[in-house]
Amino acid sequence: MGRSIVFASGKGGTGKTTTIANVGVALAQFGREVIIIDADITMANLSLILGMEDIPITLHDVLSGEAELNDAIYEGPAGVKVIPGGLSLEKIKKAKNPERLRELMREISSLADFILIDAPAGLEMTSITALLIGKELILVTNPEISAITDSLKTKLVAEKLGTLPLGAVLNRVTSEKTELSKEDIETILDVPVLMVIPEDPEVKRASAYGIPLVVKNPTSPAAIAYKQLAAKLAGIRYSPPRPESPIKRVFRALFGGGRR
Ligand SMILES: Nc1ncnc2c1ncn2[C@@H]1O[C@H](COP(=O)(O)OP(=O)(O)OP(=O)(O)O)[C@@H](O)[C@H]1O
Repeated sequence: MGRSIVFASGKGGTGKTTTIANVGVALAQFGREVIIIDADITMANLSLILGMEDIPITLHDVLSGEAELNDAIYEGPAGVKVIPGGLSLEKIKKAKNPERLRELMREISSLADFILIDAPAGLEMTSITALLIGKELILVTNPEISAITDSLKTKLVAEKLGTLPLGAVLNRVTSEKTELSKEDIETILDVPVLMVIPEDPEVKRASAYGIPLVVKNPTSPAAIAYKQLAAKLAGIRYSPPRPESPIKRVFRALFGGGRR
């Protein structure tokens, strides 16, 4: 059975979807079978970041018996699989058999090593549903007090639901003095910081192209952090590539990418 990990944030716009997309692709690049469930359907950003179009059949269609699970699984970069969520607690309650969601999650868990769930921000019904379907939780937050406070609320709700908090990912970190330190954040949230992801202009550039950063620019600082987080989750060693020497760069400019 694969591990099911919910990525949640509390506050919106912390970079949760970008993180899950890149960590998912990095895990797939490390040879792991990955399914990402996009429970954050209001924005549908995940498919844009991964460059996927036309994914009309959702997990909800499978729940209501209108589609087979296989029809709702779409293939993305590096073989990562995506299931659009289309879930709401209301719809699940209306489904003939509410136990079916649990059964379906068991079925999905048997298909991959990692099931990563992109939870909508906040603590609305759809966010609670996402927290319910994962066994473990990663908080994606920014080093500012409002984001940390909202993450703490999400963590407390998740614990009440029986979802185990693994830790937090600190995203968009700069060296500004106004930012809370990693140590302060660990104390407030009472979980370890699993990874610090720097503010990186390449993140936006990659998503504008619809190509995950770990594919488009694997040596950029944020891409290296996504890969390190994926390696940590997979329990493998990953040594980031060393920056290219100026001499090598000149050779590459003169003779093209293949030259050493
Ligand atoms: N490390 C980073 N460096 C620079 N920009 C980033 C970084 N991470 C995310 N961003 C940018 O921040 C914005 C929000 O990211 P994203 O959509 O992943 O957030 P989210 O938490 O999933 O949002 P929502 O709450 O709407 O679901 C995007 O424009 C994204 O490109």
